[in-house]
Amino acid sequence: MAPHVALSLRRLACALSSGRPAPVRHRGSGLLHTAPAVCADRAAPVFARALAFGDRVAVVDQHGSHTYRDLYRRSLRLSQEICRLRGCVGGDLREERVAFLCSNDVSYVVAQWASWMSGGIAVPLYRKHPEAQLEYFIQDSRSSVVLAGPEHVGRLSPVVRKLGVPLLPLTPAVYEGAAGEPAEGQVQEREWRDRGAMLIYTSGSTGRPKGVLSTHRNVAAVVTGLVHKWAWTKDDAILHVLPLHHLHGVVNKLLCPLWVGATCVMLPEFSAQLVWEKFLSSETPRINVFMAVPTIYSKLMDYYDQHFTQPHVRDFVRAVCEEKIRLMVSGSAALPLPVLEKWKDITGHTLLERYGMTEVGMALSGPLTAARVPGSVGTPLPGVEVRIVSENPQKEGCPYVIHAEGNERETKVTPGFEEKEGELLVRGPSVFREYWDKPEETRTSFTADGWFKTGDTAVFKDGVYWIRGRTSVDIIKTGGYKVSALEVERHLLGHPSITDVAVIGVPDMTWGQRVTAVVTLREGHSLSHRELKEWARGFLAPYAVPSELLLVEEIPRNQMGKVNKRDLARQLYPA
Ligand SMILES: Nc1ncnc2c1ncn2[C@@H]1O[C@H](COP(=O)(O)OP(=O)(O)OP(=O)(O)O)[C@@H](O)[C@H]1O
Repeated sequence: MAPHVALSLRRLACALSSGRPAPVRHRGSGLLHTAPAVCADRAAPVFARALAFGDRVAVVDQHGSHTYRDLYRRSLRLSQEICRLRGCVGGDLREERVAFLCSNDVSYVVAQWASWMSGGIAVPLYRKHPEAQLEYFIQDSRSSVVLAGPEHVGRLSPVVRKLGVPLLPLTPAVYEGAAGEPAEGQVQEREWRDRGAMLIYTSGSTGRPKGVLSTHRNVAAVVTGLVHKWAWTKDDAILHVLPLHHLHGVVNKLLCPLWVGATCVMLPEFSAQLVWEKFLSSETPRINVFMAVPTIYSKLMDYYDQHFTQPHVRDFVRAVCEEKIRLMVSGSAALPLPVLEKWKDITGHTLLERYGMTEVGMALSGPLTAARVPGSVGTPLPGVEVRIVSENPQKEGCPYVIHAEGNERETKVTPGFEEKEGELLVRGPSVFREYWDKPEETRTSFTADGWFKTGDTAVFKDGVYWIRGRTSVDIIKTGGYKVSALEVERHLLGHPSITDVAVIGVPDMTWGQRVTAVVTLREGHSLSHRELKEWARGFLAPYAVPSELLLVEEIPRNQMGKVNKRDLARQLYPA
């Protein structure tokens, strides 16, 4: 191995040995859980594996194809520039934050790897964020340097000038440089495990966005869990269409393929036409894995309805998708059943649904090969422990369902508790280290024995988990009943005139809260509240049938297809 490669063969062997966590038993809480063996090197960042994949194609973007070796060398060079700029001792930024704004292409990967190679914490910024928000992220994270992809220098310059933070512009060489040239210098040997890796900001539905700090061990735990559960291999090629400032885009769609030596085909942004072209094209790499949020699947289906109208074209689409794609995943928001069913009709694929959160990584997933239960999010990913509590989890004897997956699966259900709703708690190596600069929020988001309180309501039924929604906004308390807004939305989307829906709980003198459906209609259609109620009674319990219908032009959603229900309620019912 070339002398500039600082990783020893032993470290590399350990890192490459397997994506599988080896089961180890421990008896921490008196229950028998299984947990992954801790191999410190498995927490090493993804770049540490890159040279082993050498000339394999890592990324394909609008600039061309980029090998693992290209990525490694360009990143190393940039990390040296960062260190020079910061004057860092021994080539280690010691967890200084490195913010970067890059397009969805290879420059993003180089900026991320360079931040890690120089010992910094990566803070990805998003090009669609307004300047005030970019300013907030840079300032709140106390980033000591800001990297800007060639297209974003102009936008960031006034922001960093105002904040007095140095800007390091990436040159166009980030798209093509370094091939064949020897990389000079080396990446320092480090203990990566508990070192901060990424600061990702929450969407801020409850106040200003909080920075969620995950360590390299956290990131590696999510990646290896997914690699194992979804059987990633170096022969896979994923089509990447999501923003890169959320876990879904960063970890599931980018770091997983790069971990195993596979190829990530990156589109600058989502385009239904381009996605269909890539699915149906016979060019290499042939896309065989796809992941998206439910809204994207809806948009792909709209395009299909408009453009693939002839029966032989539809047969072709289905045949190609069935033949060449091995895995299609949905996550980040609840997958409406009509979307799941229609997508299956079109492509032959039952979408695999999974549940995750910035703070816990990916926690639950449907099975890869066994039959998937529509509407459920499956069981815990390797190494993840989950628990559902119906009351204060600190309280002794509090009823629970507990489930851990490892070599041996364990589910403990307090008698009579199965099928009871409660808060979902998560524990394990994928759970984040802290809310940046917010020790009090960090402390109160965990139970005394280390379970993270997700704030989501869930239920364990028929051997799988079901997400009922955010407890604060999706669990509507009406006349003594608890109604899951997600459940109502799933059904309403099956109405032939409804194109989009958000169900919210509105304060009500008589009922506590009333179930209000905010709806957009198909062009040329009309729907009265009476008609909706009559139709909905066929599917929903009487107390869950919306007692109010609001027709709107559009329901605002963020880049991940999520509705901020607090904002929506405020907009519709100004105080
Ligand atoms: N499959 C799902 N079904 C229902 N809700 C989901 C699902 N996946 C995620 N969520 C919701 O999204 C929240 C996490 O949002 P966050 O912005 O932290 O996501 P993220 O970091 O991008 O990860 P993810 O892609 O899983 O949403 C969860 O707490 C839950 O309310």
